[in-house]
Amino acid sequence: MNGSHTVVDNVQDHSGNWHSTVSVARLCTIFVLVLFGLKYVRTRESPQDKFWKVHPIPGPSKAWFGWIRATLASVQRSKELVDEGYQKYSRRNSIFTMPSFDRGGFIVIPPMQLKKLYGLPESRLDSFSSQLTAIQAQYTIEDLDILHNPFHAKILTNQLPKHLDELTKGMVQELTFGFEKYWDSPTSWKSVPAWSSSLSIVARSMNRIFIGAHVCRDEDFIEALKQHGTFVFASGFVINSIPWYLKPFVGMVVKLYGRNIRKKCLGPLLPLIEARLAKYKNHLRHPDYAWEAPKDAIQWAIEDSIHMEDKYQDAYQIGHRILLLNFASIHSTSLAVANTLQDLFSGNTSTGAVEDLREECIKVFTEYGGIWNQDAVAKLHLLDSAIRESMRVSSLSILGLPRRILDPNGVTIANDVHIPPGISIITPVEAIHLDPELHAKPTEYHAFRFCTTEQVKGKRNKQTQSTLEQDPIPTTSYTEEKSQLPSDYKFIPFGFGRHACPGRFFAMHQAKLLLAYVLMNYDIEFMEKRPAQRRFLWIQIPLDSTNIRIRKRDDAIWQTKFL
Ligand code: HEM
Repeated sequence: MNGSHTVVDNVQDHSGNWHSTVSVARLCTIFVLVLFGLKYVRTRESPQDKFWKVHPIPGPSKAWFGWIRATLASVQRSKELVDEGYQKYSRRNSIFTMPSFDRGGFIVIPPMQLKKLYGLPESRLDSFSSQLTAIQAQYTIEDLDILHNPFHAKILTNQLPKHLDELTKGMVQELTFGFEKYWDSPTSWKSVPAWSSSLSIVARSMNRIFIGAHVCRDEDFIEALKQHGTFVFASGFVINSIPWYLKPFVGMVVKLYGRNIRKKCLGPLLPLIEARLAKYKNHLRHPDYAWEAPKDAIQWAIEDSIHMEDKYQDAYQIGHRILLLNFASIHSTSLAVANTLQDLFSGNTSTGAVEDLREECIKVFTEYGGIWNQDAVAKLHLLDSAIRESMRVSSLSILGLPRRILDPNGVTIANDVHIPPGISIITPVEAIHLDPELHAKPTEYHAFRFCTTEQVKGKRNKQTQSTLEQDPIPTTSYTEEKSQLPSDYKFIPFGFGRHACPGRFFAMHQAKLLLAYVLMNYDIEFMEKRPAQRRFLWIQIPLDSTNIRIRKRDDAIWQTKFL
């Protein structure tokens, strides 16, 4: 019997005897498929089912069980399905349906209708419940009060921008130590994992601002933070994928596991937060008590909580809020960094962009006397563009910005299409980024695409969006309507409008510092081809096995003496 076609495999032990073993992976696959099938068993049709039937689905929609087959295909082939739907429907300003394995059906909104639809008030178009559903917050976060009252997120728009200048020194110090630890200073070529090393360095550097020095260097804490991110994403997927009647049982296991991970993350943090709470309260009671409040997210969260009910001054809850800031920030930022490195150093030789970038970093660094601050980082225009261009060409997400129609009367969009209440909508983020009518030569990485002609004057690489558009082979004609789409809707890795990512300036600041350090201190070997991404559902991330080869530069000028 050929084991590759059965659940039972024949394997040989060290003494040469054969045994039959059950392949765990196959059993799991069958189990998941059965559960999945049960999820779609319906006894009667809901009013929304009628809506889904009217609108086209890309992929094998006309074949038997088209919806279920497209749903299964969405696990590994969302990109192909969305690309097909975008070509056929979005480019004609029409909607299409995209099934997802875990969260059911979504209506994909074409770019020209984003502004009107996403601009609807919260009472008509809800974003909060879509976010809760995506991560199955009642199981993964548990304390929903934190999300209903997310005052920790205000730190990103209130205190952080005010203090970023002085806090940059600490971030720089931490990422310098991080590179010494995770990349070291090899004099000959050495392989380092592109993403996981970036993640550890970003986590250390960002937590210098969230929780201060010391704990941000605790290796177990950093590992626990990484696990927490994976736990929330993976649990959200599993719970969303199973039928409703299994959710309480699986949810219970997820809750227990989540408590365990939070304990690991918060273990070293809680004494710090408790001590800080005590000191701050003492300071409020006795204003002459000699104590200078540290500038970090713990302190800002405590200060914001102090005017609220007592339950918000709880060390565990404040720690949990810090954990959520980490959840929103470290994976996304490190993915942007790892992708930029791979996009910039792919394709046999440099287009001159790497040398231009290195020159820019050294020039600004020298101009500011070897001390990075907010102003200096803002002057890294070429680097800013190189990161944005990577976020465009290597989108983290195929589809994004899920919302649910709340308006009891539904919403009517262009071409008199009526979307009833309860239906979820989504944006084809990657297809917009790669649309030849919105970006010239969209599948190519051009580091300075987002620069002005002035910014690339005198540089080796002068390719900006406008010079790319002048090149002779336009793939499609620019329609009047599409060329008038505001740039906010052509480049959307951080979302747009009311819910645009509040951490985007901080993320770019951090990514620029990190990449400036790489460019000034290391050579990176060019890769013949851009390494492939791992695609799962709507997400595209670097493979764990993707390594880059690095070597310390002889003329590295950013060294610990500047710290
Ligand atoms: C390259 C890095 C990042 C990317 C690509 C990114 C992307 C996004 C996107 C697409 C959204 C959803 C917007 C929407 O639904 O309309 C979002 C929301 C959010 N992000 Fe980021 N983000 C990044 C870094 C950060 C950082 C560093 C922080 C915090 C320090 C952060 C905090 C948040 C928060 C709190 C929200 C929720 C906003 C809301 O619901 O109104 N993000 N981000």
